[in-house]
Amino acid sequence: MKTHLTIGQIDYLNILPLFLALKDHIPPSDEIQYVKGHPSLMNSAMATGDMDLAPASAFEYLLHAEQYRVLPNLSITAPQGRVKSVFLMSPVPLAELPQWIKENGPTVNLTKASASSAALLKVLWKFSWKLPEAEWNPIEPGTGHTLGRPFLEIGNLALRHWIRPPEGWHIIDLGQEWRDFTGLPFVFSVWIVRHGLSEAQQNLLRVVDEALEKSKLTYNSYVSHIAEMDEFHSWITEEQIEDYLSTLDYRLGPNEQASLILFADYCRKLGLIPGSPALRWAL
Ligand SMILES: C=C(O[C@@H]1C=C(C(=O)O)C=C[C@H]1O)C(=O)O
Repeated sequence: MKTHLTIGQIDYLNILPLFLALKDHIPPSDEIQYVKGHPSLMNSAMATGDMDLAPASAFEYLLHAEQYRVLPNLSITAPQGRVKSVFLMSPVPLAELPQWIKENGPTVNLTKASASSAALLKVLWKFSWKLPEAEWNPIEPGTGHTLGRPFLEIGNLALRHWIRPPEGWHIIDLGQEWRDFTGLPFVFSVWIVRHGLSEAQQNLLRVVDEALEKSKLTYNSYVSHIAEMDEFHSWITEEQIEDYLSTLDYRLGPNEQASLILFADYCRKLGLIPGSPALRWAL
């Protein structure tokens, strides 16, 4: 019977301050371990049961809901629409894509790091933009701009494009597009918990959840520390970090839940998930 809790940490700026605050409350120990990676790695480790808790892709919850529960008050959401780190990068403006596809073929490259944003792009493509059928092609993160075709990028790699827009590419913010389409904030990530934790793990989960609630109140105080980190100081300023984090929200209130359920319904219509699951809470 497992007595420790393995927590996944998406290694993107979008959640870093919350993890810095969390680790100040609960440093790594024999009981609590942290494992870093991109969202798809979280999703697969959660699906195989190697991980117990992670801010994974919201889509992963919708796909395998029977295996999971959700922490009730946490997400990664773009409340005002724009997210600044989830983009369809296109060689032409959206309005010219149908003609471009006719001339250049239907392949659209998708970063393998994503599940939610890949599904979101498919939903917008069909139901909002009503574009001709695409061929979705998974590629390594950070390679899309070398291939000359429309591509999805997420996380820090996409954020770099927002800070320094690459020449010859049009940036289509998928958080904004979902907001324009539905009037709701898109939920990229929810904190999913493996269903069937041992009693010892369930007790640890309560401690982690309390620490996360406290962390939500103080995460802003980590901005200057982040700006000085090796990983960031060469390409993003403290003001830009502050600005980026102010576009994100970690709540999972009624609007966010409504958005998630609506998204599930579109995913179901596209055949990406077998049915629309309920939100079942971990605590
Ligand atoms: C907001 C973002 O959302 C991320 C996108 C995810 C996905 O597409 O599956 C999962 C988790 C989020 O960290 C981002 O990439 O910056």
